[in-house]
Amino acid sequence: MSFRIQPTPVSRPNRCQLFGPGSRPAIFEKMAASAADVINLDLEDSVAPDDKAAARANVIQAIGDLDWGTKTLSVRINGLDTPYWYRDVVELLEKASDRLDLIMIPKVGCGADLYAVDALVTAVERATGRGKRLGFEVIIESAAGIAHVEEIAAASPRLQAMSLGAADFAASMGMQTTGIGGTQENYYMIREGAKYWSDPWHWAQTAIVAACRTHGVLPVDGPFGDFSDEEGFRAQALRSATLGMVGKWAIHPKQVALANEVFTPSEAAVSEAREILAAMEKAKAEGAGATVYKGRLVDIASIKQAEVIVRQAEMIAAG
Ligand SMILES: CCC(=O)SCCNC(=O)CCNC(=O)[C@H](O)C(C)(C)COP(=O)(O)OP(=O)(O)OC[C@H]1O[C@@H](n2cnc3c(N)ncnc32)[C@H](O)[C@@H]1OP(=O)(O)O
Ligand SMILES: O=CC(=O)O
Ligand SMILES: [Mg+2]
Repeated sequence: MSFRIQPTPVSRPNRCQLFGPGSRPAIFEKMAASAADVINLDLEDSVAPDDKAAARANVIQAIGDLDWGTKTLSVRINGLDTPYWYRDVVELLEKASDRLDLIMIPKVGCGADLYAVDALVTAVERATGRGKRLGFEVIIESAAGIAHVEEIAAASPRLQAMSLGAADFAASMGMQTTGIGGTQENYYMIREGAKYWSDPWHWAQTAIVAACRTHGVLPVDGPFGDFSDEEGFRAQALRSATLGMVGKWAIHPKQVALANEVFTPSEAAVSEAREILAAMEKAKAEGAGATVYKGRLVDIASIKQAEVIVRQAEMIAAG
């Protein structure tokens, strides 16, 4: 129990975040024309070291030149353990148009990482008189990141979203896999000779969701590497949505529709949620706090559960 009211995250659709390398400007228009809610132009791990400066210039130009519609526009900067990140921040803020909504900070390991970036961003915003306040998103993708996840979620009022980065996370944790998300062949239980696969990402996801929900941040599932495996992507995304995440990355355009489908509450789910709300209204009018809906208990907690689905659907419909 707590007397504190759980904070509400920013209200905007975040079902799919489409990534593309900043060193590949030929795909920027395709990204802008996609059905993704969020675009992540990447300066980090999809860009080779020799291309960092050119990628930064491409991204800065494209932010101002292309029509990004109503999408949330984000740039993934380089990590704080590199020589590139401060110039990413300073040049983006000094040269990119106000169309830029967020920067994504990779490989955060503690709350002080956000404090440092916030200090630099605040200084450049003040120096330049930049009109729009920049938001942040972060990737939890290291042992330190998951160990300090709650401190990170609370570290900056600019923070809007937090993703799990399965590839770097696996590497940092020393996991014996080269797979990026999804079922891992060797992670199974055995009973009477039959294998039952477990989910090695589950505990990191739930830690992220809990930290995010405590501090009013959107929890997001990161990349699924095998873009030819649609069923694998869908299964991973459905697990994430069930755990409370609001969206998932797409690292190929094929994955955008899949993410949008999974993270948009179905018509059946929305009408059931509305029916539960109606059943509870009726129960309330009759002086009851609990009633029966389709043979199962619903009570005041069910109102909150149903409202999660209805609000998500309404927010997506409002765009
Ligand atoms: C894993 C850890 C991480 O950090 S993930 C985040 C960082 N990684 C990235 O940003 C990688 C993003 N993805 C890509 O670079 C590409 O999709 C990769 C995976 C290299 C595949 O590219 P390619 O061989 O061109 O794919 P394809 O021939 O199947 O493309 C079909 C059409 O789609 C286009 N396309 C490709 N990628 C994107 C994208 N990210 N956004 C928008 N459009 C994309 C291609 O240009 C191609 O278009 P067209 O049919 O020729 O008109
Ligand atoms: O940055 C993403 C990851 O999976 O690593
Ligand atoms: Mg990564």
